[in-house]
Amino acid sequence: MSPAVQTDPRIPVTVLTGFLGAGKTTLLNYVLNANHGEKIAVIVNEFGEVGIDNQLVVGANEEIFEMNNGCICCTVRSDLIRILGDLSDARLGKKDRKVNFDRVLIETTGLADPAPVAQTFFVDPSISSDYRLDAIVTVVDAKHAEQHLNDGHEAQEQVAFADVLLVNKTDLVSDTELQKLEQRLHAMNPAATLYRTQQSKIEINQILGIHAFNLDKKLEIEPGFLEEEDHEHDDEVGSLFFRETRPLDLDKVEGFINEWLIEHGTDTFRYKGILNIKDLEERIVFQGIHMLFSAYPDRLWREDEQRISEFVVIGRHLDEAWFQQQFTNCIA
Ligand SMILES: Nc1nc2c(ncn2[C@@H]2O[C@H](COP(=O)(O)OP(=O)(O)OP(=O)(O)O)[C@@H](O)[C@H]2O)c(=O)[nH]1
Repeated sequence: MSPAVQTDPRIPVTVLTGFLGAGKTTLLNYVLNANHGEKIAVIVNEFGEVGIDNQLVVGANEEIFEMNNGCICCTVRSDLIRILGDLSDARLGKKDRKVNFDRVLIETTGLADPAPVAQTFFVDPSISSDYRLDAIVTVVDAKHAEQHLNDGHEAQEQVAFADVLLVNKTDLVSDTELQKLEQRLHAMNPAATLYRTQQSKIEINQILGIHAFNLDKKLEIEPGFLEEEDHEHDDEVGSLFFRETRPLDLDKVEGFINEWLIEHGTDTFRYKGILNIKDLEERIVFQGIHMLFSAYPDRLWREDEQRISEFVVIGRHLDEAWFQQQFTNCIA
């Protein structure tokens, strides 16, 4: 882990998403009951419901905040900003009641598009100075995933945005079905780490404190996924992976990224990569969500590693030839 990551004083936030009934509340309860020694503030969003989830969430020591006025991804985003602001004020003792917590968990409704939630942590300065998005964790219902993925954009987007995919309810399907589903998920989002779970049981350190948005380590993308034979799913959402050993020209890369965001920003959900730029001793890491893009120099390239540029793009109707051409044009 890089020193910057270790010393980042901001409060880590985990966004829990997942298909309807996939096991999000089960996961939340499991996390709150687990023996991790942390105090967790929970923000629950239920679409148009009155606090049902609140009653299902156990853990008397936790602070639970509810947002029941609508979907977290649209009307309630300002509510989210307000709650996060109030929470950090209360943590600093600026409110009537002091609240102690080490991290925040946001459970979104099964219909929420996670992008606006994630973007909140980048766009709103008061939020991004106090909080850092640690990871988006998506719970997938192994039994109904095929149907959910075939039916709706939301389910596909939740997979596309995930840093961690929990394939839950594995007790309800055969091993063959599981493997087929995992292949499909992997083709849609090869950058996500995938775990099989029952009753959403998972090692806590595999979902909390994983720094998925820090890119402090080399991207763990398996290039082999491109060669996978099973392409029978014609999902709108898919992924592309690019790799280049020749150094790139910084100006050309900037031009490429500008074009990209103008031409394909709305269709690219998540992207992340590491670039080997000519005459730069540091790795350049970049990532983004739709149009929100950030790039910065990371650590120095080590003597013992190959300087290589690689990035993954996850999105809808991706034009592979266009990306490849643009990327190739960036070679110095
Ligand atoms: N068979 C089986 N059932 C499970 C598993 N995990 C959770 N469930 C059940 O699935 C149902 C839905 O779980 P929840 O945790 O409420 O799902 P959710 O994603 O919070 O649901 P919504 O908030 O309605 O979207 C509950 O009855 C759980 O007990 C599992 O691994 N296997």
